[in-house]
Parts: sequence; C-alpha cells; structure tokens
Amino acid sequence: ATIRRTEPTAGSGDSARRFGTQRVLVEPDAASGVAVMKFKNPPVNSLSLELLTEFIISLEKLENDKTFRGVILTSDCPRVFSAGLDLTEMCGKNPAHYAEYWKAVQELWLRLYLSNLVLIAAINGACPAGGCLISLTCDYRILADNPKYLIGLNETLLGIVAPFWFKDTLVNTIGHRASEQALQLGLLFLPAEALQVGLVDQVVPEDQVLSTALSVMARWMAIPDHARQLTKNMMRKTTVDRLVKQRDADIQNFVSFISRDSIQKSLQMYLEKLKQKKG
Ligand SMILES: CCCCC/C=C\C/C=C\C/C=C/C(=O)SCCNC(=O)CCNC(=O)[C@H](O)C(C)(C)COP(=O)(O)OP(=O)(O)OC[C@H]1O[C@@H](n2cnc3c(N)ncnc32)[C@H](O)[C@@H]1OP(=O)(O)O
Repeated sequence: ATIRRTEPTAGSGDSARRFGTQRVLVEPDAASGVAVMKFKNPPVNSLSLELLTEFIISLEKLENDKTFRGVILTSDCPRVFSAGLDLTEMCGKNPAHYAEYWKAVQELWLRLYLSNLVLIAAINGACPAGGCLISLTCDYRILADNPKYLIGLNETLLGIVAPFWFKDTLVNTIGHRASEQALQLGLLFLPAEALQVGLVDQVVPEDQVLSTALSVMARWMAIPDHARQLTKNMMRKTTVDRLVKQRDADIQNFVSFISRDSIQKSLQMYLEKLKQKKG
C-alpha cells in the first residue's frame, strides 16, 4: 500500500503539531504524553489494507517515541467508529491477497492487544465486527450515547465466523456465557446494553466522548508504566501467544474459509444489501 504522510500543521511547538498519514490522523500532545489517533477512511472507516498498514505505522511511531504513554483511538468520520474489516478486501480477490490482508489484520491485533501504551477507545459512532475488535484491544472503552451506535461482533449475520482470537478477546472482556450468546446471535448492542454486559466501560453524551477519554486517561497515566505494563502483559499474553503459535495456520484457515463459493456468495449478498439500503 502507498502511504502518504500528512504535513505537520503550523503551530506553536510540538504539542500543536499533527502528524500521521492520509487515513490516520495523529494529534500529539507532548506535554501530557497523550496522542489522539483519528481514523479517516471515509465513508465508514472500513479496515482496508491501506488503513491497516497506516494504523500499524502510526502506532509503531508512537510506541517508539518515549514522549507518548497514552493514545486515544477515535473516528474522524461522522457517525461511524469503524465498519470493521473491509468486505471488498475479502470478496472477489485471489488467495495471495486474502493471505496478505489477513496477516495485516493479525498484525494490528497483536500490536494493539499487547501495546505498552495506555489505549482508550473513544467510540463516536457505529462499531460492528472488526471495529468492535479494535475497541476491545483497548484498556478502556467510552461509547457515545446514541441508539444508532451499535457495537458487537456480528460476524454470524454475514454468514461468517469470528476467528478464535476475536472470540478470545471478547471472552476476556465480557466472560464466556455472554460471549457465547453474543457471538452465535451476532448481537449488536445498544449503548445501554453494551454497558450492562461490560462491552464498554462508560456511555456518555456524544459531545463528551473525547473529554471523558482525556480525563480517564489522566487516571491511567498516574500509574507507574512498568507496573501497569507488566500487569497488562500478565493478563493478555496467553491470549496473544495462542495466535502467535499458529499464525500461519490461521492465515491458511482464513484463506480457505473465505475462498469458499458459499462464503463469497454470502459476503456479496451482504454488500449488495448494504448498497440497496440507500436506494
Ligand atoms: C472456521 C474458520 C474461521 C476462520 C475465519 C474466517 C472468517 C472470518 C473473517 C473475518 C471476520 C470479519 C470481521 C468483519 O469486520 S466483517 C465486516 C462486518 N461489518 C459490518 O457488518 C458493518 C457493515 N456496515 C454497516 O452496517 C453500515 O455501513 C454502518 C457501519 C452502520 C454505517 O451505516 P451508514 O448508513 O452510515 O453507511 P452505509 O451502510 O450506507 O455504507 C456506506 C458505504 O460503505 C460501504 N460499507 C459499509 N460497511 C463496509 C465494510 N465493512 N466494508 C466495505 N464497505 C463497507 C457500503 O456498502 C456503502 O457503500 P456504497 O458504495 O453504497 O457507498
């Protein structure tokens, strides 16, 4: 994927400078050590190969810069946090493309789930499937209180299956029984339901999502990094290791599953339905 970096905006010092790429805007505040990362892949922030690649690059840059200890993930697109994996990357392409795409999805999850940074999701829009997965990798989730902003792993509604590491991430967050129902039924939760089941940690009015994320961040930043990071590692490493041990097999599984005629048909029909919704 070709990555175009954005120029820093004119400002009065580091904290006023923006950086990032075409699809991932980064607003750093060096003074507080917190950066706000905004996905900008209109119309719905679908996780295309380009967006995944730019996300990984931007995250790596922040991880390697000791100035930053916390990142808030949010959307620059109105009403959608992320529509999840890009269905056009999984439809009508060849096995080599599917393999490359899946490797990038794995890579992003691995980096996010064990990130040394404090990650907070400021969920300011709809958050299905892969979008929900991204938020689940964070240490804390704040969802805007809007009945249109549904969140959940809805893969079964598309006729596909959430991979085991999506499932593990959900189980680690809301527990086994709730995950069993949520995954099989492909549940998309309203904000109040998401809060009740523990899928998000707070639901706040839409105009307070970012300010709430910043004040929650201050609390997490007050904890010494080494102690917090070791604790996070202790909680999450077993889950990560499961995928690391079988990364290639997981790619092969994905490629053969997604290449099936029946799965391709389901995905095409789902995409068609999304397009028809407008007309
Ligand atoms: C047993 C072995 C198992 C191995 C594992 C195998 C397989 C598992 C693989 C993957 C797991 C999958 C994870 C996923 O994330 S799949 C994606 C699921 N996403 C969704 O279901 C969301 C679909 N989108 C929506 O519901 C809505 O778009 C929205 C996000 C609620 C926003 O609604 P809004 O009304 O604002 O927009 P539109 O619906 O009009 O959409 C605008 C435009 O965007 C296109 N689009 C929407 N979502 C996607 C997407 N995910 N990918 C690509 N394109 C998308 C939509 O078609 C419209 O396009 P148009 O051309 O008409 O403008």
